[in-house]
Amino acid sequence: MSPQILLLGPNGQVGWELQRALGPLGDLTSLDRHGDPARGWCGDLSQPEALAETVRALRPDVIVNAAAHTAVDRAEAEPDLARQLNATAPGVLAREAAALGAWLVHYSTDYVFDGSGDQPRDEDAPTGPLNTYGRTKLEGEQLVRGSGCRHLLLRTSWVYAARGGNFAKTMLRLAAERDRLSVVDDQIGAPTGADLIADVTAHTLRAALRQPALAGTYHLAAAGETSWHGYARFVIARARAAGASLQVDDDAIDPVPSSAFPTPAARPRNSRLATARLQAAFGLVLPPWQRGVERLLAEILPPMAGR
Ligand SMILES: NC(=O)C1=CN([C@@H]2O[C@H](COP(=O)(O)OP(=O)(O)OC[C@H]3O[C@@H](n4cnc5c(N)ncnc54)[C@H](OP(=O)(O)O)[C@@H]3O)[C@@H](O)[C@H]2O)C=CC1
Ligand SMILES: Cc1cn([C@H]2C[C@H](O)[C@@H](COP(=O)(O)OP(=O)(O)O[C@H]3O[C@@H](C)C(=O)[C@@H](O)[C@H]3O)O2)c(=O)[nH]c1=O
Repeated sequence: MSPQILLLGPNGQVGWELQRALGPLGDLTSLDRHGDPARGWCGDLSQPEALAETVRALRPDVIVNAAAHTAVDRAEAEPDLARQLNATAPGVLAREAAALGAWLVHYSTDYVFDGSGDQPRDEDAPTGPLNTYGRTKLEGEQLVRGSGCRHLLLRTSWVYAARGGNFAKTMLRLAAERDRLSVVDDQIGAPTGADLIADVTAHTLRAALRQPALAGTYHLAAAGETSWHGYARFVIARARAAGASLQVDDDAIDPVPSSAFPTPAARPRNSRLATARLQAAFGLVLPPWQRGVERLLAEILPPMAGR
């Protein structure tokens, strides 16, 4: 029998791609924050007990949680909401999954680490979040693991997608409005496409449903590394080459240290995630980050005349 899958956060970057990728795996019910009032179903992570009742009513075999508080700077000003969405709600979903014997697929972040060093971190490396978002995401991880539910906890980084807000789209917007940009060059990580995350989620979930010993925490990021500055340069150079009308060219993006770009939330310098465990356990090859970003640009830039 095909599994019943409940997807939360279906309109976010990752959630949108999951609607596509999870389709062939089972019978998919997607609930956004408005839920389905006619059926009395709640999809709002700020109402964890109503969410729990919905899970008990639907009795899914798999819960996939793509909803979260992802506004990193805003989380500093609204820590209670961030904690409710990133920790309390995943904890409740995990508790309900454990009671049903269901799987929980949940996402976490490179921001659970303190950013020290210059080597990729594996799944067992010590955590040490620098900001509220990272602290609440880490608490969510701990609640998921502590619940005893069968889970796939996928830590990823620097997510972008054609749909939704992200750094690449911000750079394109700013490059059209200004003639110079300053971008930090001392935070290093790997931009990772929501489409890749969704496809890998479907693959790992399918394997884990057949082989429950695969449950656990995995790092899922595109291969290679860059700084936010390198990422911005790449996006703007490729966009210009594709005919986008931008004021800034890639030489007008000044590399600056984090100290020259103060933000309410501190960010880790080293966001590199070691992905060997995921690749080995599931027989996957994670492509270089540039490939997905090129695809994003092909999708979002207006076609050039004659192309
Ligand atoms: N974005 C990134 O760079 C990274 C993200 N991650 C993690 O990956 C996962 C997916 O992130 P991503 O797709 O980028 O996130 P998005 O910000 O694109 O989407 C988050 C989703 O959460 C939903 N949401 C917000 N508040 C609530 C609420 N109260 N109830 C229900 N839904 C709510 C939003 O709904 P609405 O559309 O209605 O606003 C949105 O659909 C998250 O766990 C995130 O922490 C990990 C590393 C990097
Ligand atoms: C807009 C802008 C940002 N920056 C810097 C600020 C920051 O250090 C870095 C990234 O900025 P953003 O605020 O766009 O990205 P940020 O919200 O920090 O992205 C993070 O989101 C959460 C959800 C995650 O889990 C992380 O993996 C990561 O993707 O770039 C510049 O240097 N110049 C600029 O013009």
